[in-house]
Amino acid sequence: MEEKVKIQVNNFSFYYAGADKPALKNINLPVYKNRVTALIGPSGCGKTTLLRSFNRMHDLYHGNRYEGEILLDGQNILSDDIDLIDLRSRVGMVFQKPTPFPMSIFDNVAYGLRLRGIKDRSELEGRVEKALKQAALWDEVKDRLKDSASGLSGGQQQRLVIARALAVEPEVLLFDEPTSALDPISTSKIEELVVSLKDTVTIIIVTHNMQQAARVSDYTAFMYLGELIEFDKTDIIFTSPKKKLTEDYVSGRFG
Ligand SMILES: Nc1ncnc2c1ncn2[C@@H]1O[C@H](COP(=O)(O)OP(=O)(O)OP(=O)(O)O)[C@@H](O)[C@H]1O
Repeated sequence: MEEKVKIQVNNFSFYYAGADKPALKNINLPVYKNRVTALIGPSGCGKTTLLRSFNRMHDLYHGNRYEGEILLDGQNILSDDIDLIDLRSRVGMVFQKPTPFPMSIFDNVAYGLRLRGIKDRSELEGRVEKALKQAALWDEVKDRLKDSASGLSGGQQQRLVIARALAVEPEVLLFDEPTSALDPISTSKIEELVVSLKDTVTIIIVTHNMQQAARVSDYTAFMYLGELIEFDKTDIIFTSPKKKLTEDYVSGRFG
């Protein structure tokens, strides 16, 4: 089947403020629509830096610099006239540690909706329920929506954060090692969730865990020292990569 490109990265380089060398060098990468793309590579290779470029999180700090282009549905998100609030509602992010806000379960999920001016109670309730169902958390919390989110387990908190991200109906979701703080059962729930969500959103996931990349992703990008070494279908990257460096990494010969 012909894949549709959701994001196209062209000749992209990134410099942290004050650094003379780029953290990312001339990256070229397609991200396919309604697919899961994994970013893998040894510590410090630039996975998180690339992930945070997709919704311009680096703009939160002064002096960081982008070069090249990142096209989202053909529009360059690095241009000066991009509305960052709008970009971040189209491209949501889930971090390594669950980050529920200190408020109720309901209010956590409704947070972004209220920020966007939705006040109508029944609309809020409908959208909160839908997002919690999408995040496979509804059955566990439907009778305690008014309880504080801090009473949930780590795995539930991570699904709550995913529900919060989904509530504003993003087109792309970025996951930065979403299971590294979770136990194996919570991890497999999040993995199942990631796979099920790709019907609705395009997903990019950074993971240190190669089995996880192999389980959840359709495409894999292997990075090393700020460069993209190889990008292909996940089964090819893991079974018959074209570059020796990729093969050494996926077979655990360095790391
Ligand atoms: N805020 C920062 N300022 C300056 N340099 C940074 C900053 N954050 C990261 N770097 C550098 O950019 C490079 C890429 O880091 P990045 O965190 O993207 O790697 P990573 O592949 O995600 O690593 P890990 O798997 O350990 O999280 C590293 O050399 C790192 O030291």
